[in-house]
Amino acid sequence: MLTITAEQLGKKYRKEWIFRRVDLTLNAGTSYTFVGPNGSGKSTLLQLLAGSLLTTEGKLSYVFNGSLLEPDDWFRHISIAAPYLELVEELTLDELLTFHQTFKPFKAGLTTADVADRLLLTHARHKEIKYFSSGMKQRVKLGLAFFANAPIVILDEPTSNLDRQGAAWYHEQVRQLDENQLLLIGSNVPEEYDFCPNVIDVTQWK
Ligand SMILES: Nc1ncnc2c1ncn2[C@@H]1O[C@H](COP(=O)(O)OP(=O)(O)OP(=O)(O)O)[C@@H](O)[C@H]1O
Repeated sequence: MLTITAEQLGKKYRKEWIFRRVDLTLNAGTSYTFVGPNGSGKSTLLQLLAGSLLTTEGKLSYVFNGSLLEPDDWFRHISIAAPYLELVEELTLDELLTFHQTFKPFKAGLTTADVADRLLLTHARHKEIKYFSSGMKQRVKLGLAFFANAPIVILDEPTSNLDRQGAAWYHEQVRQLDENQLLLIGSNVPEEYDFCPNVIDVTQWK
């Protein structure tokens, strides 16, 4: 099981502190949602927790099955879907899934055809991503996170661009996450974290 611990974490851009003195213990097996108004720092905090942004102060650690992980290895344990992470538009869905699993394998037993099926996009396997609708692209982003073999799943604004059917699909995939996975969400939309037992307001750290 995996635990992420933040101690007195802070992030400053130029002279502006986005947050300071963040203390958190995030345990696998449950979900946490970071909420707050636009610009309050949800995406920044998720990127810090993922190790993809440098902290200004404080300490972050990952413990996996009792061992401290090296920061260089954190990314192997994480799959992320976020608005700022773009898909490779020139590839077909099949090509994208094949490419993606070379560095982020899917869960055991899942083929690219299975993933396309679970994305409800079997009919679009040979279509280039640039011709996908915004909702189809969002399902692909989420699917790459949901179906990757990674204990930590990070979703920033997960239901943006999804219609009602897409939002139902999202909820179904959340229900099917493994019981030992850790789900972190950044959101302003209560419907996308209505299942989440740990809702954390980032404005407390202003
Ligand atoms: N690279 C950067 N350089 C300077 N300021 C930045 C940078 N990235 C983010 N910020 C600032 O940090 C603050 C927090 O931004 P962030 O994107 O984390 O907020 P958010 O809560 O996710 O917002 P939203 O709900 O609009 O997605 C904002 O004031 C933003 O302008």
